[in-house]
Amino acid sequence: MADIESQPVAVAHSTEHLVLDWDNISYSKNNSDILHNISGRVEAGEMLAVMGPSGAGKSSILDIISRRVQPSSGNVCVNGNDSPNMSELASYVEQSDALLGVLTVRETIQFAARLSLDATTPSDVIRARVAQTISDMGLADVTNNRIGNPIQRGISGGQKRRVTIGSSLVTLPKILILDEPTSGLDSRTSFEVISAIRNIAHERGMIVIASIHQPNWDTISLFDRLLLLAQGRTMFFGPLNKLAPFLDQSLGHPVPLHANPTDHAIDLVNTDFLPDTESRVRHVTEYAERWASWASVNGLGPQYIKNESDEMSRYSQTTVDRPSGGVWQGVKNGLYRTGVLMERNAINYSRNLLAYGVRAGMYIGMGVMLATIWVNLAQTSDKVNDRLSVHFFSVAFLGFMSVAGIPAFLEERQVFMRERLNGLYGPGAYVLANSIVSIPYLFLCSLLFSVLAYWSIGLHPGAGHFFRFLGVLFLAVYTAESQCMVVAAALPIFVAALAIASFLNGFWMSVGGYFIRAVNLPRFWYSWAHWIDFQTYAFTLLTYNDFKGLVLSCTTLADGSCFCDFPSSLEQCKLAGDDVLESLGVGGIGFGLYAGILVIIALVYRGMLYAVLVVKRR
Ligand SMILES: Nc1ncnc2c1ncn2[C@@H]1O[C@H](COP(=O)(O)OP(=O)(O)OP(=O)(O)O)[C@@H](O)[C@H]1O
Repeated sequence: MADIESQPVAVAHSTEHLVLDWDNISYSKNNSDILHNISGRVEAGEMLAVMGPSGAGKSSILDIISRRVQPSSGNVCVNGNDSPNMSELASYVEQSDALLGVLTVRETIQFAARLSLDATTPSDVIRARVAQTISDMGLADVTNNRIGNPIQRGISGGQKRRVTIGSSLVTLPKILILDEPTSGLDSRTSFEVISAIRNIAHERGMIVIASIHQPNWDTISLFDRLLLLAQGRTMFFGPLNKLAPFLDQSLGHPVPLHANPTDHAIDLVNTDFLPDTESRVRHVTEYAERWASWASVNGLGPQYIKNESDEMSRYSQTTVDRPSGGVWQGVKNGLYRTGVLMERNAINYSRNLLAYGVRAGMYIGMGVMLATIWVNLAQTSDKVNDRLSVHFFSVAFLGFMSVAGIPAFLEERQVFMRERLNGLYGPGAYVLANSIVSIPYLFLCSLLFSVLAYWSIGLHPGAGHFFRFLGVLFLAVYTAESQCMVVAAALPIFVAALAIASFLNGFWMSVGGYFIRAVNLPRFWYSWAHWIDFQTYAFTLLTYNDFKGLVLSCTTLADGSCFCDFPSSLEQCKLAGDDVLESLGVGGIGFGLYAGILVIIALVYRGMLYAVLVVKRR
């Protein structure tokens, strides 16, 4: 059994002495009281374990300390400042591991390091820090292994946990908050990981707060203080070596020989199996009162938590946020992070066979399908509707297939949320990087489809027409993709996002002017929906590109007369493509204007994506 006497903390490289305290925190949600008057304090270089039975409020207090959740009452202060910028100061390791499956262990930790550093940090410094973190987390054997995804098995669950912790540690936060860091780890690995965190905490003066489930005594002994909760109330707060005396002297339950004191304490405060609510509340209230009176008699009451008020005033109002370095430095770092994110996205796109390879395959399949079903369309007036359906199909169905990108976006979104809440970068850098990196991929998909379909179908001959077709199709696919991302950003549940994005695509198809000519749409839909529909512009542009300047043959009937499917201005049983455009009511459109509107709609969706990500914090 390790020595549980509290040891002086050596803070070797700390530049500023942080004191984090929380005072009388209460928190209610949906009419249920989750936390009652929780106070505590932890200083630079110290480690605090938060323990308690399931549902005790451990995650809730961590959320409040990290300022991700606002308490109903009470304050969280850093060096006396009651509105510290925790996303700058703290890194939060959540219970779930949000990682990109196609990256290797080293890449994951390396990107986290690069995203947290200045643009000027030398690469050998980054490499050394990443190597040290990998070694601290015991991941040296799997450095080059991929994290893994549904089609490619990767590292184990416990290794993923350590990659997540390493991704936070490598950013050298001043406060590290961990929710269940040891879940999925065996006892030896738990001990090594917490030891490594403790060494860094002591070396760098980092504050560590971790909720922890059933650690063995060697591991829990690595912590300096313990906060024990039950039903949102404090059952114990102080140095670990005071726990056993409290259980014995105040509760009358000495720790049995060879038992783990924290296991014993949790058993004592666990009320889950008491017969009714009244006895559960009575039990916890009584223990909370016993703790309060024992704590004040033994010097662990409010005065211990506040710890010499003159010390506090010495630190009060000390600036602890990172220096901003001015506007120019901010812009430089923002651009640097955007570049790093672009690099990471590009790797994700190129390796994520499930999300991107399968989707590219679907575009190829669509191209082959159109090329073989609408094969070699004659330039005749009776094929005008077949041509129109090619344009409609290309825009609507290629756009529709953007829903296949939702799962990959949701994976990326989770990583973004974690990194953003930990202050690595903001929605601007993320949206910019994503908007740029998706261009080549979506262009390639549009190109594959166009090359396969355009010539086989026999659309308007000439390279210029082909490239305009490709350009419009790319804009349509890009806009549809942007729309899907807005939906999935706002509603990050796959099935729900899929349903809404599909509904929107169906709606845009209905008002785009193909099934019902635009002029025949009911006024209500025509007056707004038709004009904000990206498919309106894309379909019209493809139609215009195909028919403008084309001459089609009409049908010569048995009696020698001529039948054209559209009113014709030409002699000799011919139909001008321009006549078709006039009949459709789009003869006078400006190609550049419509293409410009399509670009604007895509940019509006990207702006909406940014706005949604600014507002959504989870
Ligand atoms: N948004 C919410 N609305 C209603 N109740 C909530 C909400 N969030 C948490 N709770 C309740 O608050 C209590 C504490 O939850 P919390 O997740 O903080 O517990 P925990 O100690 O971390 O549990 P576990 O160890 O099982 O993860 C639980 O009873 C939970 O059901």
